[in-house]
Amino acid sequence: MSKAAENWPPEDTEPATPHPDAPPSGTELGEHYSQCFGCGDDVESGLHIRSMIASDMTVVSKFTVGKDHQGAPGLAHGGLLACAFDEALGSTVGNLLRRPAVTARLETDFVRPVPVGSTLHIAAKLDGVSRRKTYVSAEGRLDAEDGPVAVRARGLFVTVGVEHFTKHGDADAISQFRDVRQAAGQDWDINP
Ligand SMILES: CCCCCCCC(=O)SCCNC(=O)CCNC(=O)[C@H](O)C(C)(C)COP(=O)(O)OP(=O)(O)OC[C@H]1O[C@@H](n2cnc3c(N)ncnc32)[C@H](O)[C@@H]1OP(=O)(O)O
Repeated sequence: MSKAAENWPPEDTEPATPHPDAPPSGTELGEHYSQCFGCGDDVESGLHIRSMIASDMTVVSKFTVGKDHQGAPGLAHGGLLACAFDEALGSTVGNLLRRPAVTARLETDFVRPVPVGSTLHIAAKLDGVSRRKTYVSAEGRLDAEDGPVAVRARGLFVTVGVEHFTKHGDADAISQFRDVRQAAGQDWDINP
């Protein structure tokens, strides 16, 4: 455990309570939005992260580092790894609590280099809730669920109303997103 992990969550929290309609363990989550840099299939150089519900408090994600994700030759860019963890943590909050939330704070510890071609196995868990704030943390292991830890991250996600996205984002794209999701019988307002 890193020193940075000592005061986490940084305030008194209540245990997170998974939403009654949260997907059950073993559910593959797929993309949440086709244009999402983290998980969208339509973003050629995106991260194409895939996540699965592991328990009512944890989500596991896989990210394979490609040539478009490099910093130094043959190694993943650190900021891009932070992006992967933002996605994995956000997916954990959104899918288990089923309410819209955005990243307010994201911390990353880079423990060992992550080569191109390797797969990070990211295990994320809900750590606690305080009013609109949800604390969540994750470890990413190299090439296997029990591989060496390469990256640790923790984040604060703040619950927002869906107007956060309609007001600040692309309202037309959100309408289209809503229509596609509703046609498929899926919620659209968890995390557009
Ligand atoms: C399935 C989907 C996966 C998606 C994964 C990707 C997720 C993302 O990347 S989201 C995009 C990146 N994030 C953003 O764009 C968010 C931009 N920021 C904002 O919109 C606002 O600052 C927002 C909504 C976070 C907070 O604003 P606001 O709603 O006015 O709430 P505010 O009162 O300031 O803060 C709420 C609480 O959070 C705390 N807080 C807010 N920001 C921070 C911060 N950076 N550090 C610590 N605490 C913070 C506040 O102190 C406050 O605490 P308390 O309740 O104890 O008073």
